[in-house]
Amino acid sequence: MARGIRYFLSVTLKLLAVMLASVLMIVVTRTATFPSYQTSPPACEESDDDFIPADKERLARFTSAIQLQTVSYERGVGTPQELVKFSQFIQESFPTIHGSPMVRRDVVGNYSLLYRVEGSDASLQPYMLASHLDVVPVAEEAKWVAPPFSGELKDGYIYGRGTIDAKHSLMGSLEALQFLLSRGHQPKRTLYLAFGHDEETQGHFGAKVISEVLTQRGEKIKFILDEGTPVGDGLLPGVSKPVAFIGVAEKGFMTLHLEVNEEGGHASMPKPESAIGILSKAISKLENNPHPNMFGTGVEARMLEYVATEMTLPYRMLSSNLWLFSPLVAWVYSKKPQTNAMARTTTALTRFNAGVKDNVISPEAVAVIDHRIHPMSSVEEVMEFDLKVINDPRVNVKVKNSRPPAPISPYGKDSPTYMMLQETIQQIYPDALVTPTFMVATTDTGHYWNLSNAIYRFSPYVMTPSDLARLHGVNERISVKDYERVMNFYYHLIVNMDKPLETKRHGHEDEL
Ligand SMILES: CCCCCCCC/C=C\CCCCCCCC(=O)N[C@@H](CCSC)C(=O)O
Ligand SMILES: [Zn+2]
Ligand SMILES: [Zn+2]
Repeated sequence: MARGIRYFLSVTLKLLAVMLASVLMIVVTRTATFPSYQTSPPACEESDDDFIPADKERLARFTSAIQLQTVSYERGVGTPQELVKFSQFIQESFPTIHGSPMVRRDVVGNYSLLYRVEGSDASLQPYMLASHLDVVPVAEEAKWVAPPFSGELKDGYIYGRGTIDAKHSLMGSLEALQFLLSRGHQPKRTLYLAFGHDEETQGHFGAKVISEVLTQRGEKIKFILDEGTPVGDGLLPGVSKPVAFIGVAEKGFMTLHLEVNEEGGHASMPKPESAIGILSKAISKLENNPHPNMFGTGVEARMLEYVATEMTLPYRMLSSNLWLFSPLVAWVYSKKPQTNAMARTTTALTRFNAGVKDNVISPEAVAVIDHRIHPMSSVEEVMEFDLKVINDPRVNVKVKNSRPPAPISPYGKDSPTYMMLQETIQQIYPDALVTPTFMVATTDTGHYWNLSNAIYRFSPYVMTPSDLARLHGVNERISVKDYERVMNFYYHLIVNMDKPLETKRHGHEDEL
């Protein structure tokens, strides 16, 4: 009997050893032979004549754009007078665009701007560059090193609200268009510029109406590029080169209104539970029960695979073997807010209101939860999860607003528009790696899904980990060098969009 057990144990151990060796061999082989998704940058054809310098006039125009305080506060509550001024300023600053017979300008939804630049070949589907005119309000003004609406130049940086969200792309694309038109260039492919005026409050009166206008015109758009993820410097662990992140999708959102109504009364005779207490418990449950970690099920995994061959060894091994290490990477991602946001649906408590007086038991408590929904989840799934976690019928849960996660746009070598974008990025950042990702924030593109199936989000400036807090935060800024890159990126993009998408690149058929 003992012999039998010994035999069984030894066979089991041998089997385990063989299995371990096999797994190890697969890991090593995949690490060594994982395919590279990177392509070499296109040959540089650039001359001095083919470059938009960030000269005095262009910088002055950008500064003036920053000085206009086009703040969006709440849905439907913005700064109409500033928007009108911004619109007039754009008209005066880009006379070549506004005087061109090729350009049609429409004011949409009172303040948003839609430009159509007529291409010479009507058989080609138009494309669209999008951005927005509005900015978020300023908080903690005293902490700014330059006034937030000054556009002040300091140590090579332009400071101000909107410098990276997103007046850089609005002004940069206009500068590029003006540069091209002033040289007598007529695009082959019709180009739209779409600038919403309330992106920061979900674009209901701007981008939504732009989308309706284009739908009424029967437009189908070849590809759309909006503000988005930047070129990261040190954002991705294990990669020393800069990484250009192309947002091929974006998270959805759901804003929840939580309310508890209980009897109020004199603070000297409290019941065991108050409206405030009941709501606090519900919120505490939500914070303590995060939505499931979904890392590895979507674009975030491809993001790592696309740069795997360029990573230092331990990261390379993990990224080229996500079939095995996904749970480990998922756990690591959950440790930092910016990576956690890529791994799961997030839960942010953004408002909590209750109480009227120190000695009055509040009959009401309300809170707002801002969920950002992982691309592999859904509005319904998130709601079901929350209700299960709260598990308290006294908490009234209402959806204020929601948008499902965006459809995933085509990416990789089989997508001519993605590859065109990648090559344009490489013309500006020849040393950068390029990888798909999804945006954890939302953009106006949420209103454009019916217009195109190739929607990308990218902003051609460099961002370091310490810059992340500048977005919607204190000391938002862009370097002069990066603003110059922004203008030249759009310039190259407009030029590249006139080259045949299919034959020049990867031999794919591209109908229009
Ligand atoms: C390992 C991590 C790599 C990921 C790299 C990406 C780093 C992300 C850095 C920057 C993202 C830039 C996003 C800018 C666009 C912001 C858009 C915005 O503000 N949207 C608002 C819209 C309001 S309506 C709800 C938002 O709140 O989402
Ligand atoms: Zn923005
Ligand atoms: Zn923003």
